[in-house]
Amino acid sequence: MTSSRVLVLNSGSSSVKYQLLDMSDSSRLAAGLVERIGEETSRLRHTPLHTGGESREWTGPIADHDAALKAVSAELAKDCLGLDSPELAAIGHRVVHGGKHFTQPTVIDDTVLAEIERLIPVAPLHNPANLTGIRTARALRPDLPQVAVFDTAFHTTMPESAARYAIDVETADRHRVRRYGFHGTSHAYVSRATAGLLGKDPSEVNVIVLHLGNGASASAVRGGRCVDTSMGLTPLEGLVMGTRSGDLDPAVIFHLARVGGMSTDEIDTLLNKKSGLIGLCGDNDMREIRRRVDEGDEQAQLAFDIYIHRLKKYIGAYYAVLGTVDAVAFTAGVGENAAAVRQAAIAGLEELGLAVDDELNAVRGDRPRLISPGTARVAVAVVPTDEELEIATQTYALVGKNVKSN
Ligand SMILES: Nc1ncnc2c1ncn2[C@@H]1O[C@H](COP(=O)(O)OP(=O)(O)O)[C@@H](O)[C@H]1O
Ligand SMILES: CC(=O)OP(=O)(O)O
Ligand SMILES: [Mg+2]
Repeated sequence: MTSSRVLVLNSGSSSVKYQLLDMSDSSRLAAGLVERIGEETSRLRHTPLHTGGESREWTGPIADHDAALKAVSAELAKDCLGLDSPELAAIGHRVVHGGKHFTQPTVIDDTVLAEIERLIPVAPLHNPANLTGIRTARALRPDLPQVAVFDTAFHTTMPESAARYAIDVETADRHRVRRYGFHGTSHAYVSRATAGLLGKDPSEVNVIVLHLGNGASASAVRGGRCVDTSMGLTPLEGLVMGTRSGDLDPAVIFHLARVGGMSTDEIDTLLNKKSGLIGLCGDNDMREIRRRVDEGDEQAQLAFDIYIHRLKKYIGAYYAVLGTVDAVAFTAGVGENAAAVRQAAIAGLEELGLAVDDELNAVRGDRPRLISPGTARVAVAVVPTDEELEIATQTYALVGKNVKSN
């Protein structure tokens, strides 16, 4: 029996996304999502892709990530793809914060688990969910290798000049305060795919990647290596996001504490969960914001303008960091789907060799594609990300050699 299947788990704060892939041909056998974990109306959607079957949906209370994973396991079993399958070679986990230590995908043992746990204070929304996913998967299949693929790993190549904050070095080192960056699996995949779209090797191109999902981050990638990224110690820094503020004057925090009488936890919740687009206009879904903008809603328009202003600043900053740029790549939910965001972010940057062709920008699809006019000096591209495929590839590369001939 050849074991070539990898289950990928991407556990978020209130959701689990998963995919089962067959790495002999990188095909997808099943994919799904559990949302609103911990609420009365949790929702599971499962799609059996190997048979081309219909998606199945289920709504009801799913108390925690442990219960979510057990529900996923039951759905997979209905398609004869259960976790007990001898064809399963490994389980790959997205782990958001790996600190400075983890620069590569890593087989999880107790020491690795303890280190991921130690990093909870700097990824409070993400690492606890990742840990539960790992523990439940281990309990279900203790014999299988479980691999952690870290969001931070791709960014460990950042030079100290980009990774350090300008604060007292001793204090920073004592508390491991530095810029780590996140969404690295996506930035790695998309920068490589962008080079492919240009018919070049990643080592030959400089790319600015704009990962615009619910969380959002930009990166500057020189010759396949990250040299700067917009998220920092935690996934709060940088771009305006769905519910996170991104950059602000750190003194805003002292002000809210001293003058506003808010506690540290209240300010944390404000900046991580009640800010960004939702704080500015009450909606965090870009589709809804565009609909309101089209109806002339001024609050939605201002939220959109602030989002674009910040994005444009990062494009300019990373252009300067890189010196020469071959491509700007848009990815993730907003980057792949919101033509209006792409158009507005690039508008007015003609002097930098950047432009968007409106007709190309309006084309929809799930393949990497150029949206800049043929005459443009710098390519502008839409490059769908595939974090799950990248996690599966890295997981299988690490464990596959040991299991291919079981
Ligand atoms: N057709 C669309 N037009 C505009 N925005 C979209 C569209 N589809 C999805 N989005 C945006 O993508 C976001 C989710 O992106 P995604 O990359 O899936 O995020 P995450 O992985 O962080 O949950 C949604 O909040 C929504 O704003
Ligand atoms: C790190 C991060 O922000 O992840 P997500 O976009 O999945 O919330
Ligand atoms: Mg995402």
